[in-house]
Amino acid sequence: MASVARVDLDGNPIKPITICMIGAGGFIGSHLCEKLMSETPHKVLALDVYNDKIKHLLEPENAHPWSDRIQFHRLNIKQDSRLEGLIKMADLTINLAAICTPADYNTRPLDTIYSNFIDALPVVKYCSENNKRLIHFSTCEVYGKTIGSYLPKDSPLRQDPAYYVLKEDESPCIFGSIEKQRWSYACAKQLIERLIYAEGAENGLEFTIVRPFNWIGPRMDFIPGIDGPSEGVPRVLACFSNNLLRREPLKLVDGGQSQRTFVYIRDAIEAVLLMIENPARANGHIFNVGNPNNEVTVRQLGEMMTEVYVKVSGEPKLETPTIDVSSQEFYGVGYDDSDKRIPDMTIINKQLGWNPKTSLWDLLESTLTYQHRTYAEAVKKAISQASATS
Ligand SMILES: NC(=O)c1ccc[n+]([C@@H]2O[C@H](COP(=O)([O-])OP(=O)(O)OC[C@H]3O[C@@H](n4cnc5c(N)ncnc54)[C@H](O)[C@@H]3O)[C@@H](O)[C@H]2O)c1
Ligand SMILES: O=c1ccn([C@@H]2O[C@H](COP(=O)(O)OP(=O)(O)O[C@H]3OC[C@@H](O)[C@H](O)[C@H]3O)[C@@H](O)[C@H]2O)c(=O)[nH]1
Repeated sequence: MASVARVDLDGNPIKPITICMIGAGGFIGSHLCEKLMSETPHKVLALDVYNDKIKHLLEPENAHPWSDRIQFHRLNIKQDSRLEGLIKMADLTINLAAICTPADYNTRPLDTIYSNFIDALPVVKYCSENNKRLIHFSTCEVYGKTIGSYLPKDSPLRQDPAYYVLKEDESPCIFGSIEKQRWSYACAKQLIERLIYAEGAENGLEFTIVRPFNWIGPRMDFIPGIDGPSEGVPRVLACFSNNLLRREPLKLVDGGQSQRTFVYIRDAIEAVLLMIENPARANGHIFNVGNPNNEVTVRQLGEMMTEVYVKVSGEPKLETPTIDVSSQEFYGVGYDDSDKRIPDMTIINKQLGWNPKTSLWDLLESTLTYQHRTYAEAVKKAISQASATS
């Protein structure tokens, strides 16, 4: 813990607080817990059904200086009477819990809607009734598709930022038809955002809504068959990592033409810490958190990851590094896609002075170094065991 007095953006000393973090055992939660433990004096009540990704912070044998500042509570917020008590014990609640992998949106739409809307309702209610501040994790997917995607393919307006840059207070939310169940997630997230906003307007709830734009880095999702189900389909970073580790071609859904901006998890966590410690600047706001400078098509992402993996693993590139696959084959019926995601950074810049720092090349190098170090041996073993039994 830092010994120098820590001050907020307005020069006021930061008082230690207790944070009830729901979904603390996930990708973002694990990085946020790490940051809070190593750089701040705050306490964390960490709630999740799993704790594998934060085990290193919890194990008493590591004799961490923070061992009395983090407490894990294994619970499912769908049905646990301890939830309200834990929210009451804290000054701030951060809700990260959600089903948030696209492979689930069209194949498990009910679970997706329940997880992202119904299960979040009691959290909002308890915060509002007990006058507790809430930071809720939404998504960039609430913007859906860009206005530009509906223009004719050859329209010069498609190049005009007014038709694609996503602004918190201006851009519309454009989803596909109901049978495109991909949008079940975005729609549930949009409704919970509207509910939180209404709680703020009608009942004075102090809230901040975060819209992450493809945060990536170590510990994201799982490698199928190693630390997750063999048939599971994680988000793209883990899918491509899995292909690289197994020396299989990367699968480009519908040719990999969709565009994304990727931000390094460590940069994004800095933004969340600023929100936590500057409530007067963050309350009542919705923040895009992404890196507009790191835009690529999914095909380009695959090419970059292939190149970086050759460097960090020392293994040669495959003759056919990528293959195209249809979205129907990869995700099943009802899949649809966001075409392009460029976050407008005006609001977060003005309120919190935050800017992302890490280039896509740098973040891929550190992330793939981690993937190789963590998984290469286990994947090799799994492959040789499978070939011995076949
Ligand atoms: N990673 C990103 O780029 C990204 C992008 C947009 C939005 N988000 C949002 O940020 C949040 C966190 O995302 P993540 O990438 O860390 O995902 P994650 O899946 O790694 O983490 C979510 C965690 O919530 C837990 N959880 C889910 N349901 C629960 C329940 N009923 N009770 C208790 N715990 C439960 C899970 O076990 C998991 O550990 C989600 O709300 C997600 O929608 C993330
Ligand atoms: O193996 C793969 C996996 C994914 N993809 C493509 O890669 C792109 C990115 O896919 P991801 O799995 O990372 O998920 P998306 O960016 O579509 O959505 C994510 O964004 C915001 C969050 O709310 C969620 O974490 C998730 O919905 C999509 O176009 C997808 O079709 C591939 O081409 N091949």
